[in-house]
Amino acid sequence: MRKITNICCIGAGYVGGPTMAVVAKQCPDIKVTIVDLNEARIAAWNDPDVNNIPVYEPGLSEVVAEARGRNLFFSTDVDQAIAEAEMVFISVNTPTKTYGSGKGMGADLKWIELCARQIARVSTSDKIIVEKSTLPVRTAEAVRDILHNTGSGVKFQVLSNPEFLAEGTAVEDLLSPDRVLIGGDDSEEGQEAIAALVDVYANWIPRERILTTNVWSSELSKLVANAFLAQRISSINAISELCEKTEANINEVSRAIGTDSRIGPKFLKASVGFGGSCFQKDILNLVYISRSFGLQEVADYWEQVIIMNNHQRKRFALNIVKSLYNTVSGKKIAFLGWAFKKDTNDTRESAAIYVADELLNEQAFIQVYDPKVQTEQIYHDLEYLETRSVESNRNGVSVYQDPYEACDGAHAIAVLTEWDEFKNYDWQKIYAKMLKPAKIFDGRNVLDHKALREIGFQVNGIGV
Ligand SMILES: NC(=O)C1=CN([C@@H]2O[C@H](COP(=O)(O)OP(=O)(O)OC[C@H]3O[C@@H](n4cnc5c(N)ncnc54)[C@H](O)[C@@H]3O)[C@@H](O)[C@H]2O)C=CC1
Ligand SMILES: O=C(O)[C@H]1O[C@H](OP(=O)(O)OP(=O)(O)OC[C@H]2O[C@@H](n3ccc(=O)[nH]c3=O)[C@H](O)[C@@H]2O)[C@H](O)[C@@H](O)[C@@H]1O
Repeated sequence: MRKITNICCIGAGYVGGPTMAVVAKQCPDIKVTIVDLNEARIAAWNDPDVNNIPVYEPGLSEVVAEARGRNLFFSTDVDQAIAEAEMVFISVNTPTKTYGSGKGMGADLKWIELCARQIARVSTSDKIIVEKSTLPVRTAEAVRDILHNTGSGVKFQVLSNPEFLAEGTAVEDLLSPDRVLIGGDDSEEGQEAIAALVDVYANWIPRERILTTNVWSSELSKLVANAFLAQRISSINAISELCEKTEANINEVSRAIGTDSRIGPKFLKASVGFGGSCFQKDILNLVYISRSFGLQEVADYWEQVIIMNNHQRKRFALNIVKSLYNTVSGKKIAFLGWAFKKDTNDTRESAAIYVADELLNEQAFIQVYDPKVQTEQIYHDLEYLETRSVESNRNGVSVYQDPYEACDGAHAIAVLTEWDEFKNYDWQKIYAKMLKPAKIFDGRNVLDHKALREIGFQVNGIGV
């Protein structure tokens, strides 16, 4: 069996960067080169100050510091890295399509296809191609079709190896995953390719946690895993609304049902709605694929997870308006948190963006503080929605580097991300500087509501 000594990864994003940094750390004998077209991103990964790498993840800068320059390299020379590698991971973005057929639903595989064509063009030796990006079931077929028709005589094996890391815990998840999933062909060559990839992971992951399947099961399992996780959040969020009408408490309900070992305690935290680059995209993909096979009931079933999430975000925003006497026009609302979850600087699909959009429609002024998100990112997120002019977004939103300043003079505070530091603020000091009655809308149920009420705050949580 072929022992892999040279790996290339196309895409230096939130998945390619951390994943390959951990491979390099755990496999010092393998040269790992991560390539990207985005020069600024590669320059940031190569920044001599390792704290400036473009992805914030606890523990990641230490991993990069250990392996970078030893057997981990970041480069914009995509052709050369592909040509030299025995195994090429494709870890490029696969966003929801924004045009043409499948608009707003299906995955845009433009970048995947470009990668396949580039690999086909520059390869002069046989290679194993690994789909690391999340892809619709049967995408490997298209990749194969391009690679098998180059006429160059070079042989390719295509594997599916979806990534299950969660942002904020990426390094931990990569070092000790619940499982690694590898899908490949039944043929002898396919099985050899699977074995070569298993061998890479086996450097640090127990073999029994490395699952192998056919390519299609692997591709589909990734979408299904995300759909199941998101479905749990929408389920608990649906019940949170019912709790608010019945005086049941969602935290107590979560605990009560989560202790049933068949249900389990994880992913039962009610919130302002899930965000992140993948849950919505992957479920939309599942819905689109189901519909394209004429499976209406299957499609409708999963689509409801998204509908519920949109509803949760919207009702959080409208609840703020309602509580502020049906108008937030000209009122200051402080946002604590903009990232889609704690311990990441990623804001893609963050609930904060949609809540802000809704409140800006109501002519509120929003004062944002997030410990890791950059100011321009916040404006960019709002501009991406194209709801109003760039100028109106900038007039309506101010970004602060200090949480106390963000809350100064506010009518209300909305907690959009569950950053731990929020729990330890001097809430008495914040209260003193707010307009009264001072209101808090805790979209993550992270604050001590009893203590806040004792200070004088009017507190609204989710489902409590
Ligand atoms: N973000 C996450 O936590 C997870 C993401 N995924 C999946 O992994 C894939 C990548 O996601 P992210 O890393 O978050 O995306 P990202 O957008 O952070 O990174 C993708 C990178 O690929 C680069 N790229 C695109 N086309 C290229 C080309 N032809 N040549 C060289 N570079 C190219 C882009 O410039 C970008 O830097 C997606 O399919 C996503 O669904 C899977 C698990 C977790
Ligand atoms: O494919 C992906 O991109 C990844 O998507 C999720 O990871 P991620 O989106 O990074 O983070 P999660 O921890 O899953 O959180 C997603 C969203 O759900 C919210 N959430 C999570 C859990 C919960 O109980 N309640 C809740 O509202 C979070 O705040 C966040 O907005 C999955 O957990 C990963 O396994 C998967 O690899």
